[in-house]
Amino acid sequence: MKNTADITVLGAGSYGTALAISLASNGHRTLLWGHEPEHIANLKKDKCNNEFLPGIALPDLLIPEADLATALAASNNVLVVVPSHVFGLVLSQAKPLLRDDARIIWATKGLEPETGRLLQEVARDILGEHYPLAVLSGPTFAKELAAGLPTAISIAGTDVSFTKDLVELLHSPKRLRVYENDDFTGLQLGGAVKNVIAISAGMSDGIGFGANARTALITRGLVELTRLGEAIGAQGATFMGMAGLGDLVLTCTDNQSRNRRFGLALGQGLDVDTAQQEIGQVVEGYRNTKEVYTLAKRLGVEMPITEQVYKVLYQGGTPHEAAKALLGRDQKSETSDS
Ligand SMILES: NC(=O)C1=CN([C@@H]2O[C@H](COP(=O)(O)OP(=O)(O)OC[C@H]3O[C@@H](n4cnc5c(N)ncnc54)[C@H](OP(=O)(O)O)[C@@H]3O)[C@@H](O)[C@H]2O)C=CC1
Ligand SMILES: O=C(CO)COP(=O)(O)O
Repeated sequence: MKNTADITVLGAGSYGTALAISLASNGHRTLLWGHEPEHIANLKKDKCNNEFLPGIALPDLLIPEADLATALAASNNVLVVVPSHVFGLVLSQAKPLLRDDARIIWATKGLEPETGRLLQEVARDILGEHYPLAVLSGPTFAKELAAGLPTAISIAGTDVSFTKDLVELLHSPKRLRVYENDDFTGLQLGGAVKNVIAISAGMSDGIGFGANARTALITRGLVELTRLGEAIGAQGATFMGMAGLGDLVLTCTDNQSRNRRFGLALGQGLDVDTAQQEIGQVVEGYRNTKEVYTLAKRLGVEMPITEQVYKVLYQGGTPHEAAKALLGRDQKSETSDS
């Protein structure tokens, strides 16, 4: 079947729109599908996603589309950018409409709710073995990407020709540097765990702790992420790259991060529900914390920061109690396994 678009993006929130803007700015005809017809009508009318990215014009090559069948018929390249809790649902809706030559990539950061499965397992479970899969992960705030500010990101997948084509589509010598990576598992896990650590960094700053505490959380958060990653077969070195250290530094230190802002609100004394309402957009780390915590417990991997965030979010603990518990841990060697 012939492509009438170079790529179709599923999910018209902040990051789906930002990636679609970036792709269209590279000269690629890009369909952007969203599940709310009224929202898509507004994108067409305003030539701007006023709800999620106000003030940033949509390029002419970005075509908003409300019909999923039309969106999926237009291109064999499908980029999924919906929150992790609806990732499986959207793939299930897409499945009967996918072209036989479809290739699926996602920029969603998270694990499957309840099961804690990586999204590659969810995709394989729903779609079977036929379609090439890939993931995009790394430090990228939607607003900066959409504004054309310099950004670097990593990509990994099951099929080298697919990932190379994606690099060609996404890469821009002026704005976006895309690194190929062969650690599909590691890139997915990094994007989920950094959300949890960003909440902890936000809580620490919300309490009023300083740069020392924040940096310690980033550094020990990286250790936790690496430990869990190696336990599920990822490569430790991946976490020194964009999808590990890169995304941890970005989301733990800058208030554009919704996970960090959620943590800040908790540290300042807000309850979980009020803090979430204040953010008003997806806070992946809220669910991810439960999934990462459960996965770590199942595998017997020690993740003390994740455990404390879990206690605050799900067991009525307070950020002050979490800080006390982390500081009060037994003395240990920095490089020991646990
Ligand atoms: N924003 C960012 O800077 C970055 C985000 N990401 C990741 O991208 C993913 C999406 O996040 P982001 O775009 O920021 O989130 P937003 O909250 O900005 O947008 C989420 C979008 O998903 C839509 N949506 C919700 N449910 C469904 C559904 N069932 N079917 C189709 N669409 C649905 C929402 O629609 P509605 O408004 O109608 O609910 C909304 O348009 C997350 O996993 C996030 O971690 C990754 C890197 C950067
Ligand atoms: O993943 C992101 C940046 O890489 C976005 O972070 P938040 O979801 O915390 O806003």
